[in-house]
Amino acid sequence: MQSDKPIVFSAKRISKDFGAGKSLKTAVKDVSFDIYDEEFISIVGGSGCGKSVLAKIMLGLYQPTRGQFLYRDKPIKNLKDHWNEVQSVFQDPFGCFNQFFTIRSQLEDALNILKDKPSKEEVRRRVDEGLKAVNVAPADIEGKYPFELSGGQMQRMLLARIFALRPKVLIADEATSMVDACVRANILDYLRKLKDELKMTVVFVTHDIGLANYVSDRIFIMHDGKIVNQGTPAEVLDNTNEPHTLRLLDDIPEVHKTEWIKNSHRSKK
Ligand SMILES: Nc1ncnc2c1ncn2[C@@H]1O[C@H](COP(=O)(O)OP(=O)(O)OP(=O)(O)O)[C@@H](O)[C@H]1O
Repeated sequence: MQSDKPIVFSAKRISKDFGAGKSLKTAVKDVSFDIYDEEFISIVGGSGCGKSVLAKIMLGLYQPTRGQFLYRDKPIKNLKDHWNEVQSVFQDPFGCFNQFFTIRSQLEDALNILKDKPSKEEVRRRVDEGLKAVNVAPADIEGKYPFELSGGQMQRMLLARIFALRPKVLIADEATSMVDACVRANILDYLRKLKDELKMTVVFVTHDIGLANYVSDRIFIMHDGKIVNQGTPAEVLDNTNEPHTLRLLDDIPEVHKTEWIKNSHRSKK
C-alpha cells in the first residue's frame, strides 16, 4: 500500500532466528511491510505464528537476524529514546501494575519515562485526562489499589496510562484478552478513540480476525512466521483462496461473520 503519510515502521525481508543447529527456530521468515503514520494495523494469526516476536522487533526488544528494520527511517539503537515514542500494552493488566501501590501513584509514575518530564501539576492533569478518556471519574480510583478493581476496569487503567503518556506509536498485544466479548469491543472502541485523538499509530496483535476487522485500517495475517495475506479488511476477506485466513474466519461466531461480510462490502462501495 502507498500512502502520503510518513512511514513509521519499514521492514525489508526481515527474519528472526532463535537457537542454532538442531534447535534453530525461525520465528519470523522473510517478512516485508511498511506501516504509515496514524494507521491502525492488526497482526492476526494462530498461536506460535510469530506475532509477538514481530511486535517485540517493533519495540526494539529483538533485532532481526537478517533484513533491515527501520523506525522513521533509522535503525532502533537507543531503547530509552525509542520507548519515549513507542509504548506497549501487554496481555495482563495486573502484571503491569504493582499490587502494593495505589493506581494513581502508578499512573503518575509512568510519566517518569518521558524525556521532558512534565511538572507535578501537569502530571496530575494528564492522568485525570487519561481517566476521563476511558470514562472513569478520577475520584473513583482515589486511594484504590489494583486488587480492588475488576479485570475490565484494570484494562481501562492501562489505556488511561497510554492516554497520559501520549505515545506516537502503541503496540497492543492481545490487550483485550482477559475480558468478555462486550468489554473487549468497548476497550477497542476506546483504543480507536485514543488513536484518533492522539493521532497515534496502533499495532494490535490478536488471534481474533473478527476483532481485527472491527478496528483496523489494514490487517496482516501471519502463519508460520510469514505474512500470508494483507490489506484492508475487505481485501483480506476477498482473498478467500488463502487457507489460513479461512481457518481464522472459521473460528469467529457465525453472527459476527455475517456482520463482517456485510460491513466489509459496504465499506468498499
Ligand atoms: N525467546 C525465544 N526463544 C526461542 N524461541 C522463541 C522465543 N520467542 C518466541 N519463540 C518461538 O517463536 C515462535 C513464535 O512465537 P510468538 O511468541 O511470536 O508467537 P505468537 O504468534 O505471538 O503466539 P501466541 O499467540 O501463542 O502468543 C514460537 O514457536 C515460539 O516458541
